[in-house]
Amino acid sequence: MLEIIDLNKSFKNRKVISHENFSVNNGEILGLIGQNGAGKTTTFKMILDLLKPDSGTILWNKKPLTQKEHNIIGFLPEDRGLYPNLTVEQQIVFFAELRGQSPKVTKLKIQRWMDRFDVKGKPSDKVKLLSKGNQQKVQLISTLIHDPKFIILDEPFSGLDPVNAGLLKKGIKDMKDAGATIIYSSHDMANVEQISDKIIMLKNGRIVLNGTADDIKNSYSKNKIIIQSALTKNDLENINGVMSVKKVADKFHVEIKNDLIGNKIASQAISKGALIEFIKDRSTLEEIFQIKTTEPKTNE
Ligand SMILES: Nc1ncnc2c1ncn2[C@@H]1O[C@H](COP(=O)(O)OP(=O)(O)OP(=O)(O)O)[C@@H](O)[C@H]1O
Repeated sequence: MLEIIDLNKSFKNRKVISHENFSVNNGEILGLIGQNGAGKTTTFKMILDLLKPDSGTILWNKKPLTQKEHNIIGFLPEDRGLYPNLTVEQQIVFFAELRGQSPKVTKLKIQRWMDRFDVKGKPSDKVKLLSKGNQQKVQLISTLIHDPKFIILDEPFSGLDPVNAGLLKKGIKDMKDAGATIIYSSHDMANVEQISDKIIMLKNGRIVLNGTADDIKNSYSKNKIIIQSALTKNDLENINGVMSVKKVADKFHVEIKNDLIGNKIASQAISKGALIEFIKDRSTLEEIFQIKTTEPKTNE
């Protein structure tokens, strides 16, 4: 389990991480979102001990993560750094060895991993001959081939086409199923929503959203329901708290004052004998991200 407790970081008196608190359970996937400059990479670097926090605590299974334990980590940096003149095999062997896996073991695994991510190329090809997306997949393999228990991926989807993004999503889920704890950042809300157990949004170094996609979307419901029931337009309009009713096909789109009115409508429909469909029209994660991004800045 990863625990981030009251982390703070400034660069030259400019605060870039403020009172950051979150945790990720073993076997969970956490998606970190936030605009450019929100503090995602800085958070990763502090977890990896590449940057020292000004204050706060980072615990892995209740203990500080020391350099000695860094072999359990697989880290894909945002700035991809491959050696263009090495072959795919030399590259992967090199990175795996840095994490304590012997070349012999790595070599036995390479082809399987290349097939898994559908890398177009051979282990003997020089990295510079591969396309950008395939180079990215080689870097990903270099990050994962030692079977890390704790995986940090900084924008792993950037530069991947939808088919390869799908392979990566499957890869991430497989690693979770094998028990790994995974944190990654992304600007692609659809990907984030599909694979994250928890989502955190950073804004100017502060956490402004924290929860499952469902929790977050429920807390931003649009005060609108779509209902198909025994209630007539007139019935709905007469319920206190209903702002407007519009008929669309055989359903009503009802604007309500707040969530509680939705419950009231549902129970009236049930007492009238038929509630065929009841949908809360929720904001998408993308919409919530936009709302949060444009909200005025809060002070310390
Ligand atoms: N070494 C540094 N020195 C000074 N400022 C820095 C340094 N590293 C990061 N920053 C600043 O800290 C803030 C957070 O940057 P960070 O790279 O963590 O953002 P991010 O959320 O990862 O952004 P992106 O989505 O663009 O990768 C930014 O304002 C950035 O300019």
